[in-house]
Amino acid sequence: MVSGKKFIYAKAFSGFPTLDNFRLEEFELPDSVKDGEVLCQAEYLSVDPYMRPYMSRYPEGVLMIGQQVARVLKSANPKYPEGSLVCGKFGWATHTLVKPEDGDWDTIFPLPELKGQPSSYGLGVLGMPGNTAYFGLLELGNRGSDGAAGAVGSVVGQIAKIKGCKVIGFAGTQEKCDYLVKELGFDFAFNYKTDDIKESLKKAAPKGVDCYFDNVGGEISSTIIGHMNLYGRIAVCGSISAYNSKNMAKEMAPIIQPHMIFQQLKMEGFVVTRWADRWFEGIKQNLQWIEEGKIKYTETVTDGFENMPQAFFDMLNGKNTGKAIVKV
Ligand SMILES: NC(=O)C1=CN([C@@H]2O[C@H](COP(=O)(O)OP(=O)(O)OC[C@H]3O[C@@H](n4cnc5c(N)ncnc54)[C@H](OP(=O)(O)O)[C@@H]3O)[C@@H](O)[C@H]2O)C=CC1
Ligand SMILES: C/C=C/C(C)=O
Repeated sequence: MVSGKKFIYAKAFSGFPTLDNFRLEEFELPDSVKDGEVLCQAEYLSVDPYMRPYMSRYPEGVLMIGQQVARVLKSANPKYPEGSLVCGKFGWATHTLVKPEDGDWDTIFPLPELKGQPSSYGLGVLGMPGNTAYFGLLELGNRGSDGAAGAVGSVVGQIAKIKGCKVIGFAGTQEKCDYLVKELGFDFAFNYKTDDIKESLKKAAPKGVDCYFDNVGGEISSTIIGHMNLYGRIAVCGSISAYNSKNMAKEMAPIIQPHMIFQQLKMEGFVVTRWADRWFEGIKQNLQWIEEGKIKYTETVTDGFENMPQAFFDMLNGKNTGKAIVKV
């Protein structure tokens, strides 16, 4: 009997995740599939910041949530032929038996034609994070980014450059800042751990900031908001600075209301699934920009399914540049 492996959310997160939060289990795979079913084998799995706050919605004992690029091992469904690749919200599991329903593309869909780009990009620039950058930036009309060297921020900055903006990024190491400026073409990048944010903004944006793509929240965000121009726009994408807090709901950022009022700012939170009906438009456009050499992309790959928790910790600790993924 062939078996698969999965990570169970064994103990609720409290503070920064630890190995105690996870339990690795084996399970038996079916010998065959029934009508309409598909058995998939994970090739790449994603570790994302949202997993930390979203798991608080689930009880202990469930499968860890997440997306993967998987290969169809066995199929009794003509839409998913054996050997083809799919994108699936299958959680932290090596194998998944699924019966796709018509229209339920949220659970599984065939990996789009990526024209020779790595299939793992389906979890990054040609998937959810790429669409977050594309729709969040262009639909909410914002330019400028923190959390800049990650999966979302690195694409946000490059799309903003394509649209003719001056781009300032913030990231947690000098290497990442060098990467943003020298490789990706950002105009400025600052290390938020060592540089003074106010002074950095005075230098890079002496006339103020028009648009801000906020990936981290907290104090840095409040400082940037305090440097914004009249009618500035803020896309609130993520709040990773608070995700590992023991009580995220009680986290307080310095007061931003005076800036919001007197600079007449517009601030809007979003979740990328708002644009579910335009999902493939985002992928197609980002793919075209990659092919034209206008978007560059990198990944930080951890080898081995057993290392999923470590890859997750490393991503939360800023060890990744670009998209953090796990190769099975
Ligand atoms: N609204 C939406 O629909 C979506 C929102 N997001 C959000 O976008 C943000 C970025 O996600 P993604 O690009 O996938 O992840 P990244 O690839 O950017 O990985 C996370 C990065 O966050 C940085 N970080 C960690 N802790 C802190 C902290 N306390 N303060 C500042 N930066 C920190 C680290 O880089 P460093 O070295 O720079 O510290 C780390 O590499 C997250 O907040 C996420 O929740 C993502 C997808 C969809
Ligand atoms: C879909 C992802 C959402 C966040 C907040 O990361």
